Amino acid sequence: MLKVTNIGKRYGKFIALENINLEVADGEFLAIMGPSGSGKSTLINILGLLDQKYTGEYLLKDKSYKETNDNYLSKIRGDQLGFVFQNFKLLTTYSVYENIEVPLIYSKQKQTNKHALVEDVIKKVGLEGKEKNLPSELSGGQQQRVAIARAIVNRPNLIIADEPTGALDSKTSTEIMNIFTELNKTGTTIIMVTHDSEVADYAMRTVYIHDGHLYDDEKSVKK
Ligand SMILES: Nc1ncnc2c1ncn2[C@@H]1O[C@H](COP(=O)(O)OP(=O)(O)OP(=O)(O)O)[C@@H](O)[C@H]1O
Repeated sequence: MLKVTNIGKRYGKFIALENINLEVADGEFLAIMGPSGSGKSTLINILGLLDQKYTGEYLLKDKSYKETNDNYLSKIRGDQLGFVFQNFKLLTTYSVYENIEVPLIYSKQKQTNKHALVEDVIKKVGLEGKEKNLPSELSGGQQQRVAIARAIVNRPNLIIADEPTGALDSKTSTEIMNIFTELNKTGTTIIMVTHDSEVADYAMRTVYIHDGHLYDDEKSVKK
């Protein structure tokens, strides 16, 4: 799915990432753990094609998008990637249905039956009957289900989730992680940032970031 070779990122003199190497296979479910400020968001912004200002090489499906212009890049993001964030980032004046439909409206891909696609993902995340509700009328867990449905409606190659359970209680977190597990079982590649080792346990593999360096296991983290 993707290959990162010797990636570095600086903010002025501050080194946020150094010599990052990472490969993620098709169908993998990877967790990225690390303390606050360690570089997790910086890394997933690069993986999610939200940041092109880095050194080293990042290939997504064997292609580099380092020099790609913004318009084309947002099209690639819309077609290939799905994002899920801690604070849901839903459109507050749009209904559940409309929020989920948004990526289809912007996608240039042909969709013969947009309505069927939206209804299908609504079912997948268990939100039947809530189509007309506004996000403010839903619980946190339900709002995250909307965000997941929105992320998968375009059938992306890769889902990038940044602390998807960070704002949820533990029972709701379990429900959300079960949805991710189910999606992964049906072939979706997932990269998830989390602080929570119980949440990371749902992934097939966990890597650790500490002070901008990536480690394959917790014991090798240099402190
Ligand atoms: N735009 C920026 N300008 C300067 N420094 C930045 C910028 N963005 C991030 N940093 C610094 O880079 C480091 C890594 O930040 P990053 O947001 O990637 O951490 P994180 O691991 O995602 O943290 P958290 O878990 O708190 O979200 C931090 O020390 C942060 O202060």
